[in-house]
Amino acid sequence: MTQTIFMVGARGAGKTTVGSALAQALGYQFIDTDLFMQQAAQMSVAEMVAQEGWLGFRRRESMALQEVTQPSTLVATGGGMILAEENRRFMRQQGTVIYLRAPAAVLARRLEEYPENAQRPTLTGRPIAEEMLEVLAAREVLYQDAAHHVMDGTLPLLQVVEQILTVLQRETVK
Ligand SMILES: Nc1ncnc2c1ncn2[C@@H]1O[C@H](COP(=O)(O)OP(=O)(O)OP(=O)(O)O)[C@@H](O)[C@H]1O
Ligand SMILES: O=C(O)C1=C[C@@H](O)[C@@H](O)[C@H](O)C1
Ligand SMILES: [Mg+2]
Repeated sequence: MTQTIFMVGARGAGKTTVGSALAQALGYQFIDTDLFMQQAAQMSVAEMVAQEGWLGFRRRESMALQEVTQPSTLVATGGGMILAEENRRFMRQQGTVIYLRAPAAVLARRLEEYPENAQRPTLTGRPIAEEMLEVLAAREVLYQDAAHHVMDGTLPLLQVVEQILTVLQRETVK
């Protein structure tokens, strides 16, 4: 198996954490678009947004997606990667897309515990629990549209990884 795997989902869903463990289990290279962009630009997400607005950040993000997509690579995307139709189509065509799904309350709890504000500047200016409700209401359909597989991101880390491995194995024997 060499197809690129893309993790999509909201902030705090576990794309980076689960993605990194899954890449290790598969012997895949791991790339996180948020980290890749921050290293390339030598700026945090918050700095990019302050200088160029969300539009500038989204442009950079779409370019990063194209740059990092290679065989035997797992790409953990940023929570808003699915906003552009072009990105959703690209990921679906280039590989297998996994949507890590979790309710707003779980996401908000994780983000309150590990805010990482430099990578996660506010999207709406609202308190985090309200923001996640609003973001999921607007994006759920887009995550679903991008995804080949929807996985439960609320399970303990190792269980999420195992369930994704099972789904990928089923895909390769088809
Ligand atoms: N299945 C899980 N169970 C418990 N905690 C988790 C799980 N997945 C992730 N976490 C925790 O939630 C926090 C956010 O996870 P992570 O950074 O992987 O999310 P993300 O989807 O990459 O978010 P972003 O879109 O901001 O990059 C981390 O501190 C991580 O340890
Ligand atoms: O949900 C979002 O729109 C974002 C999620 C993060 O991964 C970063 O890509 C950035 O903070 C934007
Ligand atoms: Mg991440």
